[in-house]
This record gives sequence, structure tokens and C-alpha cells, in this order.
Amino acid sequence: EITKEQQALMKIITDAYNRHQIPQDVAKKLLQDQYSAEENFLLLTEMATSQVQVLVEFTKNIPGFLSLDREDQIALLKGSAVEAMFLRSAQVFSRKMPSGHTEVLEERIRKSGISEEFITPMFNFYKSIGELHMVQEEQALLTTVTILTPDRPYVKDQQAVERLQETMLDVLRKLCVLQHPQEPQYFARLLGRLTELRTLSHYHTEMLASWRMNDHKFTPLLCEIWDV
Ligand SMILES: CC(C)c1onc(-c2c(Cl)cccc2Cl)c1COc1ccc(-c2ccc3c(C(=O)O)csc3c2)cc1
Repeated sequence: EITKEQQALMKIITDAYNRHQIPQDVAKKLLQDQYSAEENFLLLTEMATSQVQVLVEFTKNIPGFLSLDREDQIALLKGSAVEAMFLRSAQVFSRKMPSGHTEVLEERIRKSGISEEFITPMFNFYKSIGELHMVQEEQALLTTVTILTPDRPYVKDQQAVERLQETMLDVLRKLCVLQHPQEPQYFARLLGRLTELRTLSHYHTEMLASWRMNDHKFTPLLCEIWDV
């Protein structure tokens, strides 16, 4: 039984999640026809940069986030950006984009200089997210829960973040029961994905190192958020 306040909270977060998306003209660049590893890397860099900007705007709409210590806000964004982008790009794959983005995004990721040892777990994750058939409220809340992870590096007031995250987890738990009554374990499966995200985030650090080894350049925003 979701309370009135929880319903309002869910609406604010879901509306913000849907409002802040990569602009269509940026997403459409995925469809252009150069497919070299270089071209793929450049396009993915552009997608990631745009996605980080979208993520920052979305995070500002999480009730309570802007009341956190300013430095903790930065620490949460830096610590969760990769995981939030895995979740967001996973939705592109499970949403089966109408304009064929899904296929080209997969193609470009597979051919952008990422080693096979990271490609396999990455696409297993995308598949496991797709199998959950999350509704948009669940997607928005799961991303919010990921951003509000208290034990990110350099977070000072972990209790304040924990309180916010618990509020969101409570709404998500109730929503899962409502949306998937025939599957009592659904909420637990969702949280299991968060564990998988942490593993992918560690792989990502190695992906960045190997791109840098091959002298790949990132944008100033990505350098700032990923300390590269
Ligand atoms: C710097 C770059 C090479 C990189 O490094 N690691 C990763 C990276 C990879 Cl390769 C996989 C997962 C996470 C990251 Cl950070 C990336 C690329 O990151 C991306 C981030 C976000 C999108 C993304 C999101 C939404 C949408 C939508 C939509 O919503 O309508 C339409 S098209 C699209 C595209 C793609 C790629």
C-alpha cells in the first residue's frame, strides 16, 4: 500500500527520468554510416558525455539530493555515473528502440576497442535487465537508488545518503509487489542487478585504462567525472 507521499515522490522521479533524455539529434548520430573502431569510439564518447549531462540534470530532481552536502553530491555523481549509464543504455536495448538505435548501439559498442572479456559480461547484463521487463517507474527508481548509494568513495555524511536511499528503496519495494504480484522475488532480483552493476563498474575502470593506453581521448566532462 503505497502512501500518497510515496506516490508523489514516484511521480516526481519518473517524470524527471523521462524528461531528461539524450537529445534526439545526438542519439540519431548513432545511425550515421561510418563504422570504424575510431568512429565508434568517438560516437560512444559523445553519447556518454551527453548522458552525463542528462544524469546531472536528473539527479537535481531527486527530492532531498540538493539538500545533501555539496561535495557529497559530487561524490555520489562521480561514484554512480558509470552504473547509471549502464542502466540507461540497458533500457535502450530492452526498449527495442523504433529507429534501429538498438542494433547500431550494440554494433558500435562491440567494435570500439573494448576487449571481449568485458563485452561478454556487459551484454549478459543487458540481457538480464531486458528479462526483468521493468516498468518506467521501476527504471527511474532503480537509477535513483543507484545514485543514492551511501558507500561511494569520499562521501562524508553517509547517514544522510542512507536515509534518502532507504526512502526510495521502500517505494521501489512496494512498487515491485504491485507490478509483479505473481513474482514475490522480483524486488530481490532487481537489487541483485545492483550487485552486477558494481562488477561492471570495476570492469569499466579497466576499459578506460586500456583505451587510454591506446591514446584514446575523452571529453573534459568525462575526464572530470571518471578522474582520467
Ligand atoms: C566514453 C565512451 C567510449 C564510453 O565509455 N564507457 C561507456 C559505456 C559503455 Cl560502452 C557501456 C555502458 C556504460 C558506459 Cl559508461 C561509453 C559509452 O557510454 C554510453 C553511454 C550512454 C549511451 C546511450 C544512452 C541512452 C541512449 C538513448 C536513449 O536513452 O534514448 C538513445 S541512444 C543512447 C545511448 C551509450 C553509450
